Amino acid sequence: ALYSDVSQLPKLKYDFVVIGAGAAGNVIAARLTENPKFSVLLIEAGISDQGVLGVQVPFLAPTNLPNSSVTWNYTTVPQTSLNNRVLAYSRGHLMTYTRGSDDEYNRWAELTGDDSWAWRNLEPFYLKSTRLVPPVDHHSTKGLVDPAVHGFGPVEVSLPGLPSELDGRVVNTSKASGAEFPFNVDIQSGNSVGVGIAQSTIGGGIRSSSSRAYLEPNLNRSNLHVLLENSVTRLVQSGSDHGVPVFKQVELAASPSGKRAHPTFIGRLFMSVVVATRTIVTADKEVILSAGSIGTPQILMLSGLGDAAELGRLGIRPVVNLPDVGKNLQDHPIMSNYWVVNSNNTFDDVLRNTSILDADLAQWTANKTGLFGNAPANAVALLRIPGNASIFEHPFTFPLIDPNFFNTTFDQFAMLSAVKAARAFMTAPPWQGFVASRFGPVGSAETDEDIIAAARDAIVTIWHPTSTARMSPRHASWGVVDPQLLVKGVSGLRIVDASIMPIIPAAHTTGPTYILAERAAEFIKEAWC
Ligand SMILES: Cc1cc2nc3c(=O)[nH]c(=O)nc-3n(C[C@H](O)[C@H](O)[C@H](O)COP(=O)(O)OP(=O)(O)OC[C@H]3O[C@@H](n4cnc5c(N)ncnc54)[C@H](O)[C@@H]3O)c2cc1C
Repeated sequence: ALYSDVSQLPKLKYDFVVIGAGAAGNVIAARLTENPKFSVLLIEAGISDQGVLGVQVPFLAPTNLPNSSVTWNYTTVPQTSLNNRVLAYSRGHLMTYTRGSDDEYNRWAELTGDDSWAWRNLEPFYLKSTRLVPPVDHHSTKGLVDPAVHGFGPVEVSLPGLPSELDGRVVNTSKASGAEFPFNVDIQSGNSVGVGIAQSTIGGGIRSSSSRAYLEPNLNRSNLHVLLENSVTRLVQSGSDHGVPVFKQVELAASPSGKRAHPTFIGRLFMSVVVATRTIVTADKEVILSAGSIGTPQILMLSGLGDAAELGRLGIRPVVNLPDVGKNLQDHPIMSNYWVVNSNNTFDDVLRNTSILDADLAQWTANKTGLFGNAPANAVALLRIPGNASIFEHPFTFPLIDPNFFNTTFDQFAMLSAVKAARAFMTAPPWQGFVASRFGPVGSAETDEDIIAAARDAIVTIWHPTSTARMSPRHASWGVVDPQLLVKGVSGLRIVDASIMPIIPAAHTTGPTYILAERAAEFIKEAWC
């Protein structure tokens, strides 16, 4: 059942309390409640996605950015290597699906000293999280995807349902190039290097989010309660076990003041009553922190779990010194390269003409087909809502976010290589006559120095933060969680989200998050069965 007011919750004690209904939290809540003996409370700061068109219609996803009721309006600290620009740092997720490569998971296993994180041992979990479905227009995808590497999970993955005139050119350029841009029929196989047609978490023309795939079908389970619009403010130490602090209580509030006005009838008097400052919920077995790579370390630090010296400076009493909490943020920067093309078959019309947009939306509403059933690929407008807009009344104090983009020689070399590769790809024969010229400040940069200078003004985040509570071997002095994802130095607390990745995979991060959450759900179940 869904609740948005803590006073409506039937109880305040559950077997498991899961914090954050994102990619990982929804997997954990769904998998744990498969066992009718386990009761689960899932707490989410955000609102319900029911009826939010920008969440359901794949093409409209960018309308959620950068500031809306379904995202957190975070920004980074000024990026010294990007001309001190402050980048919008939204959180939420869209739909490009990639798993990452076998090498990267094998490095996780090496770094943590636990072979169960190796690619070959994760196969049951990636097969369990997603399944391949036909594109919404049911065109033949033969030779563009390998069904054999796909699984049987609840998240639907498909190829574009409205092939564009670019697709053939991309495939032909790749196939003709040989080793430079190798054609890879399916990058989900473990070998993720190469060029292929994108796969998206879209099924039947509707975005297949973790909420739609894992949560919605299970909301009628009597052992699953979901509390929305309530933020966890900290974890509360509930005791100690042989000197190890136990964290099985969670403090939450609906607003920064911790108070919420309820219109109430008392006799014949209608009045507004301010109730409960902050509420505590308790986990009998475990608290599972799935608040993501920004939220998770923030909650840990507010609970006294972090770098003791830093916590002291912030006026927080340290409980356990875990210097790695909130450090080591890894993310993927993105820089767009633009070309002028000899074609009118672009998104320009639909983005400019409301009657074409209305017709596309009507088509999507009627049968979920057409442009809107696809992930948008072209233009995104990033606009800033005034700082005093009502939407900003909710957030609690924001953490400082520093991805430190473009600050090493390697980062600059990698971006330079990517730009050169994109340019080489786009000068191949299939693009001749179609591409008229490069476009924009990045497009007109010629020398390495010019490209690097242009990049300082063009790089933004692709929103893949990871590793802020990274996993390490059980007895290692670095890291925040062990390979079973239990928080070091405390009891009763696990972290399951993108923050535990020891290194960021070269992939869109939701796929890897599903894999690690499926893996975690299994060992949590094993621990308590
Ligand atoms: C704009 C955008 C586009 C993206 N596009 C893609 C893409 O195309 N493909 C891809 O693979 N990945 C994409 N990602 C990345 C993807 O969203 C993340 O990798 C993935 O969601 C990580 O899962 P998670 O469970 O770690 O965290 P999240 O999914 O972020 O879940 C954390 C949840 O915890 C909640 N929360 C946080 N703090 C609190 C608190 N104090 N109290 C209660 N609840 C709290 C949050 O509201 C959120 O719902 C995108 C991300 C963004 C922001």
